[in-house]
Amino acid sequence: MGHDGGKRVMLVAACVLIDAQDRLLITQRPEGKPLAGLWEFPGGKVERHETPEAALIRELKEELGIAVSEPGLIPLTFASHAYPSFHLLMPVYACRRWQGDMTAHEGQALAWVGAEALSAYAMPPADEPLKETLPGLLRLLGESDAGD
Ligand SMILES: Nc1nc2c([nH]c(=O)n2[C@H]2C[C@H](O)[C@@H](COP(=O)(O)OP(=O)(O)OP(=O)(O)O)O2)c(=O)[nH]1
Repeated sequence: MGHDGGKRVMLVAACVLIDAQDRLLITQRPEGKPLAGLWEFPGGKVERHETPEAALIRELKEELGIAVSEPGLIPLTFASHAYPSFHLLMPVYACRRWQGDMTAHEGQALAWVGAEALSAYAMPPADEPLKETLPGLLRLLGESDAGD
């Protein structure tokens, strides 16, 4: 508990990996973890003295065996959600470039889905607002990419 009686803020970095067909990667949380079976964006907890970008680079390597570079991580949006025992603050990055073959290192299921199709997947409560906002945000990102 903080001095104001509020919840601990947990910082988690997540990434929307986007393929050449503009599909997004979601991964299914393995059995045994909290929120098991729900589909989420790859990422994980930011450790003490770690930047969100470094945490994401580390997690993407551990979970999926891919290498992403810091300049390839584009800040996109964030989630902020009160779970019963902590408050989740989750910066969400977009990334179109990575190296290495994508492999589910933790036995998690992977799915590539269009942004509009996210609503068909059961995701953690913190991700619910993203189902609404990501299609438009990714369209804007695509338009700005086309201009450079
Ligand atoms: N990666 C990720 N985590 C999410 C999303 N939505 C959401 O509520 N979360 C929550 C679930 C967990 O409480 C937390 C991430 O913690 P985690 O347990 O997956 O992270 P980790 O790999 O660092 O954990 P650990 O098993 O090493 O302790 O954030 C999401 O879209 N992606």
